[in-house]
Amino acid sequence: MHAVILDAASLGDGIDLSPIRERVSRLEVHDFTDRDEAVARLEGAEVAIVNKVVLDAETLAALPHLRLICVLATGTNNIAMDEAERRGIAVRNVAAYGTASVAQHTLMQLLALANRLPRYQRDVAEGRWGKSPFFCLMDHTTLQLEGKRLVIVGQGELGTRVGELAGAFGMEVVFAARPGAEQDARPTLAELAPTADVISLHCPLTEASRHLLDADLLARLKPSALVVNCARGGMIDEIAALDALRAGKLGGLAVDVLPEEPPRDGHPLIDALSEPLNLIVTPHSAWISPEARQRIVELTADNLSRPLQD
Ligand SMILES: NC(=O)c1ccc[n+]([C@@H]2O[C@H](COP(=O)([O-])OP(=O)(O)OC[C@H]3O[C@@H](n4cnc5c(N)ncnc54)[C@H](O)[C@@H]3O)[C@@H](O)[C@H]2O)c1
Ligand SMILES: O=C(O)[C@H](O)CO
Repeated sequence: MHAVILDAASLGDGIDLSPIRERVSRLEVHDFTDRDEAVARLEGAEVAIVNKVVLDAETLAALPHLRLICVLATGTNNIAMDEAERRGIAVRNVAAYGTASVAQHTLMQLLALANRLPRYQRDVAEGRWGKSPFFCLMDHTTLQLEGKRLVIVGQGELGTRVGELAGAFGMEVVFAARPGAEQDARPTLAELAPTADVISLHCPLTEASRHLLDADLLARLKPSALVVNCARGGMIDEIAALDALRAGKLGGLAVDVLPEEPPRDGHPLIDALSEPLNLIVTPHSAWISPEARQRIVELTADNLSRPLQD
């Protein structure tokens, strides 16, 4: 089996690729591949191994030998899934490789928003603590999580673990129905929105989840509500969320993901980090613990071992 890794550098340093190497007869490794280089690099290969390189319908159409795409991630939104299915190309992602890391990052964002870390860190850096008439600062009201309601979208690997960790803080955890699903007994996100103290997103980016939190849904939230997105950019209308934050109609916003990554042309949320807002932007780093990255390689090796008719 001839396999090509298109963006090995996205796994970072210190990762041992030998479990993958042992499963294929020939492995070509590229650190980075631009979208328009993908076809030439995959020519004749039966297996494409990618993290975030976009394999769109046109690219797949130009690769008649391709039989399997191994995604070095859980999210497969960079792959033209319908076209792959139509062409009989199997797509295998890695599930549950970094549950501990991503759930930890999500809780970190939730806790930091609840305790107004961006605001207090800035106050201290700007010398406001030293000028306080008493021993502390308390200009920004914090949210005690105990007894508050966390609404989670996506009751899979990550949503479930985040719910368990939030439960340890005494939060009431409620899972929203899957958007677009016809038979789902759970309440919809729109129904839950007015009661949510925190919303955390843990579902894939699809047409059903794009702009799930749009201006209308954001307007239904309590003005104190916190929103955390460690799933995919574009599931929140980030501009509408920023407007709500600036207008005091949203209590806090933390994102680990943006619609374009890396954000070569910047993004309004990044510009807004210079403003005194309860806002956190991390660089898609929830998954990056060394343990999780090595596990991706092991799970990809398993994916390469399974027969293709699977
Ligand atoms: N920031 C990061 O570093 C990072 C790391 C891993 C995963 N992710 C993202 O998190 C997502 C979830 O990961 P996971 O491991 O929990 O996946 P998972 O497949 O275990 O769970 C996803 C859940 O979402 C549900 N779902 C599917 N479409 C939905 C929709 N439109 N609305 C609501 N629910 C929907 C599924 O039924 C499933 O229960 C991934 O798709 C990926 O985009 C981000
Ligand atoms: O989907 C995933 O696994 C994360 O976004 C990291 O690539």
